[in-house]
Amino acid sequence: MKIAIIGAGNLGISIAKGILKNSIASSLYLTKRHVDSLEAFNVEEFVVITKDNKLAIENSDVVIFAVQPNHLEAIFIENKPFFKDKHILISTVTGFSIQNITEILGSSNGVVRAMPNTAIAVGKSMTCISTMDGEHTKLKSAVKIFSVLGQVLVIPEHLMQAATVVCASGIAFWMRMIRASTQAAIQLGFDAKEAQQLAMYTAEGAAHLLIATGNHPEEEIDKVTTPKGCTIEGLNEMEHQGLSSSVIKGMMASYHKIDGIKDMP
Ligand SMILES: NC(=O)C1=CN([C@@H]2O[C@H](COP(=O)(O)OP(=O)(O)OC[C@H]3O[C@@H](n4cnc5c(N)ncnc54)[C@H](OP(=O)(O)O)[C@@H]3O)[C@@H](O)[C@H]2O)C=CC1
Ligand SMILES: O=C(O)[C@@H]1CCC=N1
Repeated sequence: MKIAIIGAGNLGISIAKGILKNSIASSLYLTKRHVDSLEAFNVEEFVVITKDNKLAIENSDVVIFAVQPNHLEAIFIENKPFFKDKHILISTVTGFSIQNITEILGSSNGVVRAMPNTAIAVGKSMTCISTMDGEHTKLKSAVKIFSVLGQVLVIPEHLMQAATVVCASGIAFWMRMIRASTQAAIQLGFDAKEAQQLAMYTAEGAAHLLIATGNHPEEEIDKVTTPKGCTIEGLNEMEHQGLSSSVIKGMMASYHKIDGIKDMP
């Protein structure tokens, strides 16, 4: 598969790492304006680092756009003549609907929206994918690619804004939970490295329990909360302090921020 990533920044590099780790590209073009930061990728012959988006698009079948929202329109306008029917154009750009893209390009060009997260670098992304009705072939190809790099859920496009918060921003939210748990573990006597190890693997265990059993979180919580024990004491104090409420409110704030993100300077 010939793949280009237009905008090899934080997300673009994460996607590139996942692609390289899983050997799914016969050629991989990585573009950005300041390419010095991509030097570490200059080791494989089939990886091309360039400022030239046209070159990358013309030599690829799958083109993944991972630029900031305020850069996408100009890049589309500049490269519109080089988009051909063969191309699977995949936008990971937040707040840019397929309708917005259609208005810029004059047609949707079969564009697929994908919302991965940075865990794609280690093949553990939860990626949501949408397309316009009727674009089944390109959708299938996108699903195939992202399925190698983690879990995929095809969703109607109106849910893409929510998916951005839950899955893409979600990585940062879970990191903060793990950090908080680490800080508590340090206060309770572990050194920083051990504290993080305990927090990370306990979080991994919790997620795996749900994945493996299909159980509801409360079912698993009931198995941990010994009556009059320390777990329910801790959980109730967390809720008195607003744990669930603050997570939900934070995610709603994140969701509403996306409303105007496309037009931000
Ligand atoms: N970060 C994340 O976890 C996620 C991000 N997203 C979305 O992905 C997009 C990228 O986010 P993120 O990676 O965080 O942003 P970054 O700023 O880290 O990456 C964007 C990259 O685009 C490059 N760029 C800018 N202009 C051009 C151009 N004309 N041609 C080629 N490359 C260009 C920039 O490099 P240079 O300045 O050198 O050109 C930069 O490295 C955003 O739309 C974001 O909403 C979606 C899901 C998760
Ligand atoms: O913070 C952001 O705007 C982007 C989109 C989701 C993750 N990062």
